[in-house]
Amino acid sequence: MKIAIGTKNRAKIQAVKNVFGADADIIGIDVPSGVSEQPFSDEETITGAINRAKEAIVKTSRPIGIGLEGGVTETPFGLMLCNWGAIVVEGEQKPFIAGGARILLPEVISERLRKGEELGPVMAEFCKKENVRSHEGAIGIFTNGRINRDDMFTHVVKILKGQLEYEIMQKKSSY
Ligand SMILES: O=P(O)(O)OP(=O)(O)OP(=O)(O)OC[C@H]1O[C@@H](n2cnc3c(O)ncnc32)[C@H](O)[C@@H]1O
Ligand SMILES: [Mg+2]
Repeated sequence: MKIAIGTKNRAKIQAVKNVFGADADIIGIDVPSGVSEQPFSDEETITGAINRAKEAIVKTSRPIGIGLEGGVTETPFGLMLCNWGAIVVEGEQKPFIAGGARILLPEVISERLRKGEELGPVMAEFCKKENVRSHEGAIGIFTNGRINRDDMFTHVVKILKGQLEYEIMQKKSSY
């Protein structure tokens, strides 16, 4: 199975390897998400994930594309971290999508994002550590390392793979 992921981010690539690693040849390629650098709603984040998956197929000519996108979304409780994934199979219209675990961000972080800053650099400064986004991520920092960014995306990719398998089984049983 030849898979292309629309990113070079280590945590995202690791998540796909954790789920598809045994039976797939996986490459990561930088593609435009077609949405803001910092998506600010579920809808925008999902669109980014789908765009990345489609673009990964176009750029590599591989039959399966995966897009993983991080964003935030405003709720009555405060600003929440949200993460979405999409898997696209070449020639099929409808992507499968799956959402990741969500937590509220601390107000000090949320205020800066509402003013237009991006979570990646804000987290790096907050933690005095470079590239948090490619390692534990905000989710890892604020859950004391119990769920890191690759764990969270691994769960998302499992849900994507499971839906794809389910569809394949349904198609087989309808012959
Ligand atoms: O190279 P790409 O695939 O773009 O990976 P990225 O780390 O930039 O991730 P996203 O574009 O999906 O995320 C949108 C923004 O939110 C940041 N971000 C999202 N989740 C994060 C997390 O858990 N920790 C730190 N930054 C995060 C990220 O750095 C971007 O600024
Ligand atoms: Mg990005």
